[in-house]
Amino acid sequence: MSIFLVGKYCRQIIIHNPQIKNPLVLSLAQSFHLCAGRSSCNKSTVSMTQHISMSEDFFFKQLFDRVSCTYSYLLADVKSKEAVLIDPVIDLAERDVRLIDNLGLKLKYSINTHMHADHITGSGVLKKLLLGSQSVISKASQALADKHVEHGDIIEFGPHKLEVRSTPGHTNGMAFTGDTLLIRGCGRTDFQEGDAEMLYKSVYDQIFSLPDNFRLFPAHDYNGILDTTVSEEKRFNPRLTKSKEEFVEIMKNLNLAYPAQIDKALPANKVCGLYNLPSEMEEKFKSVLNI
Ligand SMILES: N[C@@H](CCC(=O)N[C@@H](CSS)C(=O)NCC(=O)O)C(=O)O
Repeated sequence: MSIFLVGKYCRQIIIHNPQIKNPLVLSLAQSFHLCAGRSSCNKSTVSMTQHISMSEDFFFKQLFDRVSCTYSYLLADVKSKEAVLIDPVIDLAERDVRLIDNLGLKLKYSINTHMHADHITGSGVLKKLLLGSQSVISKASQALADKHVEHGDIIEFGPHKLEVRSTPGHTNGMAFTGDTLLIRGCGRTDFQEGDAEMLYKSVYDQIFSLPDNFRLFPAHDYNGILDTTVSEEKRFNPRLTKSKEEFVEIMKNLNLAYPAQIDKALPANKVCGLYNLPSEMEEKFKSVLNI
């Protein structure tokens, strides 16, 4: 699944989901202002938060989880204060609440680009901590959520609109690509609904069809890089610059380790991160989850 943001300044956000269920893409035609803090992941230095002012009424911040190397994205309408959070992580729910409160924002939706296999979503805990907010995921994921979206659906916050696009198999604009397209890589296709041929088609049809200067923001990076562009990935992605047949062979032979948290993450993520939680998470959030 993909989501485009179409606002009054012709912005777009696309949420795409290649490998598993649904990923994200956001496109804006504005200039960026970046303020980066630092933390570490896999011995590389990465920016912990990135603040991008796109326009007077659009707010964007990139957030990072050191454990799963997951990026979350906070988007808001500056005037109405309505906000959406893409791919929140349960371990960092309190950080996200503090940030949203501190900025005076009202969380409308926490959106999962897909049912993650490497961490538990923060959307269940966030809807308890920030009353009135709702969780969102694709219908195709078959996971519990307040709102299920399908290709062509629109998600609104203030005057901004997110258009959902389906990208099965694992956008100066911006796009949130989930795990479909990673920086110089892509989502694995060896479990869940993974399908290498479908992923290849999703990337070419839904992401490489965007303008070359679109900035792409993935759900993860394991090398300390924050973002990329359509042009860079078309030229330098070692998997996606190959033919479809070569790509399928590459994906068959990745031999990646099973994600460390998958057996805990998938049962919890099927139910919005509200139930089937590991005991330490139940203990941490028992008052808000009424356990
Ligand atoms: N070691 C990590 C899992 C790493 C991994 O499998 N990442 C996924 C996305 S999260 S399910 C992936 O698609 N990787 C593609 C790649 O080429 O690395 C852990 O134990 O969590």
